[in-house]
Amino acid sequence: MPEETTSIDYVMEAASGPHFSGLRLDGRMPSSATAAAASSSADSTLTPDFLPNQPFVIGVSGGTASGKTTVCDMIIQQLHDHRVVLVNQDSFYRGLNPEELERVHEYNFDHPDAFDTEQLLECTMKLISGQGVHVPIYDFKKHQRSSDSFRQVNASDVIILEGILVFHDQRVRDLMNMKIFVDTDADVRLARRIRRDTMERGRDINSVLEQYAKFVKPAFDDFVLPSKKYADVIIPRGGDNHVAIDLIVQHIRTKLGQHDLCKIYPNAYVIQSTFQIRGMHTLIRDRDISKHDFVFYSDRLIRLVVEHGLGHLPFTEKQVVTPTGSVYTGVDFCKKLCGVSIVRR
Ligand SMILES: Nc1ncnc2c1ncn2[C@@H]1O[C@H](COP(=O)(O)OP(=O)(O)O)[C@@H](O)[C@H]1O
Ligand SMILES: O=c1ccn([C@@H]2O[C@H](COP(=O)(O)O)[C@@H](O)[C@H]2O)c(=O)[nH]1
Repeated sequence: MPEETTSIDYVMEAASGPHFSGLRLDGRMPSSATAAAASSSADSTLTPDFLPNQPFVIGVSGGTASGKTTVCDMIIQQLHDHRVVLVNQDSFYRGLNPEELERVHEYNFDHPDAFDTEQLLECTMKLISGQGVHVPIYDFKKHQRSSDSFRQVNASDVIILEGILVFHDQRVRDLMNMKIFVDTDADVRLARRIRRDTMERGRDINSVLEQYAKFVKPAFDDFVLPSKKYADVIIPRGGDNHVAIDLIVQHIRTKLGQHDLCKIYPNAYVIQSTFQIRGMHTLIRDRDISKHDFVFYSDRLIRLVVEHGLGHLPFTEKQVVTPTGSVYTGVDFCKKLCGVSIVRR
């Protein structure tokens, strides 16, 4: 494309790369590979086995504006009863120095070197080992990281790493238990990118088109698309593909062992978690909680269990007469029962 040309037709044409479609669930799971072992192989495409009591790590890659963040949000929403954290590769953009800032139009934000991959790796490994981390906050308008604030990310059951190049570095890839590639047509992505970057990232349409033709599209072809081969699951159409997202969530739930408990104990009922329940679990796990609050919130949680349990006991039909004289048909416990909660600390 000539330097000064910003014809949308040209860019749309340049954007039409190879297309793939169809959900692929390879199930490529080596029996003995672990994250550490796999990292020693030369060019591993294998996904390591998920070890119990470790967080389940999901990588979500795909071209710019393919819907990676949207897919992640949908997964997080469906896994509301688990602790899930999202780590964006964008947070690990290096931030430009004054010289680079002056010539920002020549900077390639789509090259792997634009990211501090060592820091992303270190953060992910800390999260996997159960430690909380400080994730940098990147400003797309200033091309800088915030110097005085960061995002606190706590240890979780599920860690999602999302970004255009999260499959590029083998060491990062090898930490993932599941790799998802969001596959959306290039023209759709470009249209979304124009809208997003002009509305949210302080760009004008010409600069978006120029950057797209000069850096984004070539880097997609050179780095992003070739990393698609590492994916275990490919989601065509991103967030519109509810079937694929439901299947992925089911798989994660199975891996997290939720179904196993019910398989071992067929009479077990798992109470549907809510933010209120998770909030109380968070309070009672906090080592700084007062004894009074620990007893108070534990008691509330146990009451929920007891009340839910009582709902599964045998009942018989019973009629009562209301104060207005009408007959109400309800139920009565078959036997005299009571639930007692005992809190020990
Ligand atoms: N299925 C969809 N339909 C319409 N707009 C979408 C859809 N998925 C994402 N978008 C929009 O496209 C833009 C990029 O989506 P996002 O999920 O942030 O992509 P990515 O994280 O891959 O850059 C956002 O403005 C988002 O609202
Ligand atoms: O300062 C910056 C940093 C990044 N970009 C562009 O962002 C996309 C990656 O973000 P997505 O949310 O996955 O689209 C990448 O293509 C960079 O070109 C930027 O323009 N400026």
